[in-house]
Amino acid sequence: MSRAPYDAVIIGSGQSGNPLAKAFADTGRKTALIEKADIGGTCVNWGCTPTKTMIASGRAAYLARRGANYGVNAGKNVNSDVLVDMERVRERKRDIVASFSGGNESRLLEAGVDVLKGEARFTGPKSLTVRMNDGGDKEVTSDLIFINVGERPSRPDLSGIDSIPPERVLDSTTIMELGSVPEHLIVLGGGYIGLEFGQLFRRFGSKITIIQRAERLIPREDPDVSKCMLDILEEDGTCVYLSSQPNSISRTKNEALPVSLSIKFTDGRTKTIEGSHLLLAAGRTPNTDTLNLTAAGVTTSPRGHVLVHDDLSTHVPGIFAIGDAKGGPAFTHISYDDFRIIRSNHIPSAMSPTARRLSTTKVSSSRRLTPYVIYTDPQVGHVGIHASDATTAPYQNRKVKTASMPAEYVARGLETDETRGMLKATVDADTGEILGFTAVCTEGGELMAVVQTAMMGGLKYWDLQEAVWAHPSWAESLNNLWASLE
Ligand SMILES: Cc1cc2nc3c(=O)[nH]c(=O)nc-3n(C[C@H](O)[C@H](O)[C@H](O)COP(=O)(O)OP(=O)(O)OC[C@H]3O[C@@H](n4cnc5c(N)ncnc54)[C@H](O)[C@@H]3O)c2cc1C
Ligand SMILES: NC(=O)c1ccc[n+]([C@@H]2O[C@H](COP(=O)([O-])OP(=O)(O)OC[C@H]3O[C@@H](n4cnc5c(N)ncnc54)[C@H](O)[C@@H]3O)[C@@H](O)[C@H]2O)c1
Repeated sequence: MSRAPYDAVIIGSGQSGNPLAKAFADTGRKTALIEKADIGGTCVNWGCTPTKTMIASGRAAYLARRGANYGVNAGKNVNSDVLVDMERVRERKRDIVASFSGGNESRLLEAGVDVLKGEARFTGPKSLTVRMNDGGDKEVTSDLIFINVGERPSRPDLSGIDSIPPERVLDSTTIMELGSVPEHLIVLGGGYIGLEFGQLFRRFGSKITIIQRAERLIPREDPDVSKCMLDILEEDGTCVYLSSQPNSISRTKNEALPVSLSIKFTDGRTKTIEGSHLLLAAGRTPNTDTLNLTAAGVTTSPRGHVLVHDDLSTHVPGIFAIGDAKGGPAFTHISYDDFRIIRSNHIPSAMSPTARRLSTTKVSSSRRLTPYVIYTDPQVGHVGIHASDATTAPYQNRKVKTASMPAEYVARGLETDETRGMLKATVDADTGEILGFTAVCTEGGELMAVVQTAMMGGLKYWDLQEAVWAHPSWAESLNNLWASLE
């Protein structure tokens, strides 16, 4: 067993681990990054990059089918459905992933990071053993260790699941490797992953049934936003069962539709659905269970997220957790912002002069505004609070009001025949402060970012109401949205 003392060790090549390793190495620290699978982690290999690449193919199929709405007919295929070449869709996805992942690895190596390909486990608060992928163990020690191990798809304990051919039980990673379009995809979970893949494969031509345990889809959103997305999915032919969850699963004798899923509703009703494939999209599990955290004295929540302070330190000196492994909003941009926090507090010399000017001496996660986008079509872009948060502290004594309007009121939506969706804002009616904003519309993420920028700059809602926006743009709707303040 070889030994190597490092100034900093990062476990996991996630969205904070990569830039952090590079920043330590760039400032002359001896740095190791340990990764058991692919460099770039979830976002690049099995998350944002491949899904958004495939979602672009889904939108092409959607628009091809709708050509006639715009007066554009596709020659002989006018009355026939579009043909989706899943092998070509997959190849396009693989090419983009390979280019992004390769770029990440070369940047680390150029910076002088020791990239150790293997699985890490703690042996003490300052030591790890790495089971190397090419054989053998390596012991690694450091006074600074960063846990950036992310999460993996949860596998619900479902009676009978082992009777189903394994290639018919999919998760968010394996579904992107399909070489043909499933006949009937049953989606377990009506959150981000369930909706993005459910709509995508509907557009590719699958029959889709979504089983959602909660009484609403995307239940972190306001009820009217959940309902808006439900209506859109149902209009496109997706079958959604709310307040329902699996009872058991068994294999049918039908080779094409081997999955028989029995579900029960909260009111006691039951139903059996037969499908070709099952997609498990019911949440993600932190990859902390194999780290032997007890050897280091690091504690976790009951779900397995590492407990951290606002500066991302654990209560063990020198050990930090960053990205999804620490719980909280699980997004790439939040993980990347965790890198900024660590950089400001531990390697200020790696910051540009501008970044240094903007950062306070002790940066923490408590002051961050969290934007996100669900990449359905229309997208759901959101920032700040939800209207339903306004009844609780610290908002309950403020004069909080909401404004909303359907996307079909927006000229840009009408002109492009993309009228499905809604816009919604939550404001303090006395001070004009914008507290939260949701855009369900084509490029809802970009429109949300316009309002996010206004919030960052402290603009009031009336500044947006009176602003000159280019016509015809989605942003122009920010002139009219406030008319409905209630
Ligand atoms: C299908 C899907 C789509 C998504 N789309 C979006 C999106 O559009 N926008 C968005 O913001 N977020 C999206 N996310 C979430 C986003 O991908 C994650 O929030 C982000 O990647 C988290 O990064 P991280 O830094 O926590 O670690 P990760 O990127 O998860 O990386 C952790 C790494 O640690 C490695 N690892 C784990 N254990 C060990 C060990 N013991 N030893 C060595 N290595 C180990 C893993 O192999 C992995 O590579 C999506 C996620 C999924 C699954
Ligand atoms: N566009 C994006 O930014 C994006 C895209 C994909 C994933 N992500 C991240 O990944 C995380 C995980 O996504 P996810 O969709 O797996 O989780 P999620 O928590 O968003 O949704 C899971 C859903 O499954 C339902 N559910 C749980 N157990 C169930 C059961 N037994 N039967 C039926 N329904 C059940 C829950 O009610 C929940 O609404 C997200 O929270 C998000 O942070 C982000």
